[in-house]
Amino acid sequence: MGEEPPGVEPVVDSTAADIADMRIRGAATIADAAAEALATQATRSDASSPDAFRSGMRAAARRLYETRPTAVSLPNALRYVLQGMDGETVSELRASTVDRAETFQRDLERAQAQLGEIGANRLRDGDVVMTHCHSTDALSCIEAALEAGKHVEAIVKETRPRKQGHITASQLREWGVPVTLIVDNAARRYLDDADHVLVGADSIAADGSVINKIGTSGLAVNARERGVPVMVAAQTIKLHPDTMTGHTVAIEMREDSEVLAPDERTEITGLEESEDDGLTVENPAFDVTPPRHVDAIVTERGQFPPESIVTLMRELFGETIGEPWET
Ligand SMILES: O=C(COP(=O)(O)O)[C@H](O)[C@H](O)COP(=O)(O)O
Repeated sequence: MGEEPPGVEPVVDSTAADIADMRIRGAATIADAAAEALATQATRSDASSPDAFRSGMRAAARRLYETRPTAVSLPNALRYVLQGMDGETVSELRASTVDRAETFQRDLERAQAQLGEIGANRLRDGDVVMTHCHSTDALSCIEAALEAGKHVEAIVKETRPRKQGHITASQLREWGVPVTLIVDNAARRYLDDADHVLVGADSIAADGSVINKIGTSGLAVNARERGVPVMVAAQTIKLHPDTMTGHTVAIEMREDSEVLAPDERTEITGLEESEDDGLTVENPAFDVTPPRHVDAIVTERGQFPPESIVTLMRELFGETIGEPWET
């Protein structure tokens, strides 16, 4: 754990470290944890003036913001909470911030349940769903289908290098869903047995591109070729406002040790880790699936063809200007 900036509570620093190291992971869960950390910052702040309180909140938001770059749910959460910070005194500011963070967390949970109901309508009794990574939004669709009495089976991609498919498989087994776990490279073969590809999203761009766990785009291309519809479950907190003005979404590059352990590296190169061994490992955590390979984006506001998602983005975000933690 690093040294927290002045005015930032240790719990913010530990949440930030947990997000960066993926002990807290997945776009919705990250947003929820960030809002919780801001609420704790507000509660525990010993600021003696409104200005000091505000500056502590901004520093806390910055610390959380700088952890992982791809899931827009994180800046969307931070912006939402900071914009609700209101009052003339420290205690008023504290109360409004905590209240706003709680509202955010409640809305997040409600949105996920609502999109689950909508996504479940796309699933018929007896359908087989292929999943990639672990997405709580995607799982919410399956949960709602099960609650509606439908029988659903799943083909779960392992999702190298971090194997988040295991988390998906574990959740589905807890719900009694029959699961076939496959390695990522087997996806095309098993698409013939699938009725849907169902994934989540870390960000959705204004042109309807879906940014999600690395491997999503290849899966979507194969699914299109096999005629299997691709459904993306994503609450509106995943819509990326900056993409309306031409910005692109940063793709996180993670440590090469997630792909290749030091002893495996030595085995390949015959050299010690510290030596320049001429071996480069690339580990992008996410990729971009173009809208033409996506059939539907399911949000709590209904399902959208990817090309029309920009209408919803304009409605929700209007003109966005700067970030509250940058002022
Ligand atoms: O790509 C991932 C997680 O990546 P990582 O494991 O690197 O965080 C998930 O599909 C999205 O975040 C959506 O998840 P959710 O629907 O839970 O928001």
